[in-house]
Amino acid sequence: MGRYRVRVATGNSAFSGSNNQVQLWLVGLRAEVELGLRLRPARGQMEDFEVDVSEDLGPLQFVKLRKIHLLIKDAWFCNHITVWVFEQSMEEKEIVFPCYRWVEGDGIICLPETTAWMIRNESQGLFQKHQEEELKARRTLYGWVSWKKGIPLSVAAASEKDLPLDARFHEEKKVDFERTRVVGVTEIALKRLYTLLSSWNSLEDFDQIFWGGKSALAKRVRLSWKDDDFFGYQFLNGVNPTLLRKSSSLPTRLVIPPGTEDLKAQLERKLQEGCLFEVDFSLLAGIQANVIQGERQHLAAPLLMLKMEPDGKLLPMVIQLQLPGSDSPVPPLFLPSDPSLTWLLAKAWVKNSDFQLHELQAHLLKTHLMAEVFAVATMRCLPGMHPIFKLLIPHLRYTLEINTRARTKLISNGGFFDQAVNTGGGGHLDVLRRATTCLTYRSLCPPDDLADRGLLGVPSAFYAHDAVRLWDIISRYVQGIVQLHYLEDEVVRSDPELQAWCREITEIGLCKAQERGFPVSFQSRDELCHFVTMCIFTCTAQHSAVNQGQLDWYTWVPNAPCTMRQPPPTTKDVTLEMVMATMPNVHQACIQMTISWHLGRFQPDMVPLGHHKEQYFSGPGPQAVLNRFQEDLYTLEREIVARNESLDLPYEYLKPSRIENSITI
Ligand SMILES: CCCCCCCC[C@@H](/C=C/C=C\C/C=C\CCCC(=O)O)OO
Ligand SMILES: [Fe+2]
Repeated sequence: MGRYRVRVATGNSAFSGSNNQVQLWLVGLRAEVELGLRLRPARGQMEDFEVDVSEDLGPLQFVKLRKIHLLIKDAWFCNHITVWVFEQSMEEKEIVFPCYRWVEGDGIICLPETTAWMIRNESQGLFQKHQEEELKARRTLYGWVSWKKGIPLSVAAASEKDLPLDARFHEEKKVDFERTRVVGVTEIALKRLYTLLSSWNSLEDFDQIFWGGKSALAKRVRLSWKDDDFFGYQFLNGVNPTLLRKSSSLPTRLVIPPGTEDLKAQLERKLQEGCLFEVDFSLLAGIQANVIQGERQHLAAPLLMLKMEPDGKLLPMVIQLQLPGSDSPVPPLFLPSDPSLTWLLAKAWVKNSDFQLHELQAHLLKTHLMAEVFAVATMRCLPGMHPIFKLLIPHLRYTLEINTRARTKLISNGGFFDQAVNTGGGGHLDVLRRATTCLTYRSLCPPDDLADRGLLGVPSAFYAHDAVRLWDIISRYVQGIVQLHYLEDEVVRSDPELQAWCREITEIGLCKAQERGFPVSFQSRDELCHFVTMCIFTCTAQHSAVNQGQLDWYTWVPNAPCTMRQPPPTTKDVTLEMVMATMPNVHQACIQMTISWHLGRFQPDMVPLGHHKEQYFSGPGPQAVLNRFQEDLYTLEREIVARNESLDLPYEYLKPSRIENSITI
């Protein structure tokens, strides 16, 4: 018996309130009581009321709530319920029941109090029963589907409309996304009109559709894209810093034609000096090129060799556009000393190939689709009271919707890839399949990946430096939360939901990825922390590193052509007509610019890394861990700002304030 003060907190997004009435129960260890209230929750409001309860409820464990609709069903977004208990001779006690979900229909929803997972073993199985019922419902809502064979599984939803309400964009996000689509489509139409009667026979003609440049760096790209150091820089710190690796030997595919022995000597010297690097696009070899509006597009599978200069500049040394084969046993090598247009076209072929692997492998597969697997497995295996659910859920916001939209608008039949990209038309799916077969656990963990690629400690590798710093900061955050909940390794080993989550990701979502180093169980807190750190890094920092740069590096189309309309050159006499006949046409270029802007622009409702408002945990322990996380991020922010001040090209994509807390675009 005692007095209770109850606070009902409603979300702040549009339509979060409800005209329906809400009924509440308090459920204690010894009894439960219906509060006899009928409140209508209002958007952004916290509504308090007090009740005297005659029964002895015992320690509160759940709040139960139900929305009652007479005529119209009006979903309600409940943030949380907080209860203060005033009991005789005891000081006031605050108990929080997090929700952060839509309350639809008229079923009863059970909210466990925030520390429930810690006391679940002593509470007569009440929590166990709740967890089982919750997961049974979630497994119905969040199903797996194989969208295309050979790539990670996705959420079962034909379009975003089929997703559960809790996975949908909130109104503000939806309105902004749709508005941007309309702006983009309008811009393409206006540019088509504007260029109908104009020439398209010089590289400067791309200016006609480069309206104002969507960023300062995009304007710099337009001015400097032809420069070799600017070209090389992008493989270290551009929109795709994931392919560059330090050479340990001359690649076997690099057949040196007779008469170019001095080139071989230069390469070997750089190799010996430890400053030879390579980017190999062999993954594209043999991929079927797209046919766009009846016009066959073309693909290459380049190898690019670069040398790291003492001043940190990365300069291209040689480009081989095709793998040696029966029809071309010694493919021509293109050199910086070639005629300027020849060398420029060879570099353009490298950047077109980089566009394919960046968007399909680094961006779509290694961030978006990985995050989707984490999201579906989390919803299917971890109950809301589980500490790893609470840790991860803020980093999974909106990902299922943005990925579903990608499947219906970008990589679908007739989508962006089919309309304007030379791997479109089905080749893009083969690239995804090939990339999936070489998707290792190590490649998703920067300390391992960058070590394997020889990029640790390279002074001008700013992505590498910032990625390792962020990994360490996120790792400390994860360890802080894990150590509060798993007091020894045995607790990890004997957590059935956690072990099921791990297996669901590796064996189901990633289609038996244990062969690629992914775990099928966690034997220790360290193993758990490493994996969860990878999940959060992938959903935040890594996506930021490969998404934001689309706006800066892809809106000046010649710097990263989305398609190539003529075959790669096989001789050195390249004309401007050949270059313009190869580069994307006006329509394709307009589409690339618009999509790159749509996907790379700053999201107006973005939540910066570590600054989500939802409080799934409560108590001083988790809050102190989160506070330390935010302090570490702020320290890194200041470090990056200071470093960037001395750079001609600041590297901004891993500045914590620019990293979104989840993949939402
Ligand atoms: C610039 C090429 C992008 C290739 C795919 C990159 C990975 C996925 C991407 C997610 C996009 C999701 C939805 C975009 C949908 C439509 C865009 C606007 C066109 C339209 O709506 O018609 O990561 O950001
Ligand atoms: Fe993205």
